[in-house]
Amino acid sequence: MQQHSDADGAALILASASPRRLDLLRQVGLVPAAVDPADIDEAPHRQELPADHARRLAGEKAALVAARHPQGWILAADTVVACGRRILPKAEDEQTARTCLELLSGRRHRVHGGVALAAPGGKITVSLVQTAVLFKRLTADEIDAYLAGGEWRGKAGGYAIQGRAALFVRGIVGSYSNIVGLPLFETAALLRGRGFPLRP
Ligand SMILES: Cc1cn([C@H]2C[C@H](O)[C@@H](COP(=O)(O)OP(=O)(O)OP(=O)(O)O)O2)c(=O)[nH]c1=O
Repeated sequence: MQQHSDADGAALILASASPRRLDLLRQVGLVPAAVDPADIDEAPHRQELPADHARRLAGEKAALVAARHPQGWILAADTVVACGRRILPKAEDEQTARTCLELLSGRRHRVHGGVALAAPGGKITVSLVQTAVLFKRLTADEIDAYLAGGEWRGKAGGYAIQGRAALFVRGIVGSYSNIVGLPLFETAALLRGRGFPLRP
């Protein structure tokens, strides 16, 4: 697959350590010339709403990496799982994942995906995509078995819809790829809208 750059040779750079985001871009034939993750403080501000949090973090990741590649096209994203105004953590330990799953069980929640694009020169555009997700009611055994599988590690809200947690999801309204980590339709629109050449 060809790596993506614009007519002036400015490269597309993915500012993310998430292998899911790279896979999603590849799925639609967009191969970044480089991957340069942004390490930022992802703690929510006091009273910060989930949508604002997702937008802010995506923008901060893009800005940080754009400073390292002023002539590149920098794509960054942030995925936030929230129950109403409550932002769920990215699960790094089993207890956190368990708390998330118990909260999500039998309920509808929202995945807020912030996507930010820094164009050559540094101007940043951010968009937000929201997907509603309805979980079945989970039994204690289902939660235990899921936790034993380890797929929750590093995932916002303690689950990965692209894995076994697909069995927990009764339905979604909105973008599937947004839940996995990068809303593809809207990302393409963002790139096209800023003048990045996308082949049909
Ligand atoms: C809800 C959900 C999240 N996730 C993942 C996507 C993201 O990788 C992660 C949310 O964390 P993010 O902070 O958005 O991303 P990241 O830390 O993995 O990578 P980076 O900040 O470098 O871009 O959760 C899934 O893979 N599947 C899912 O169903």
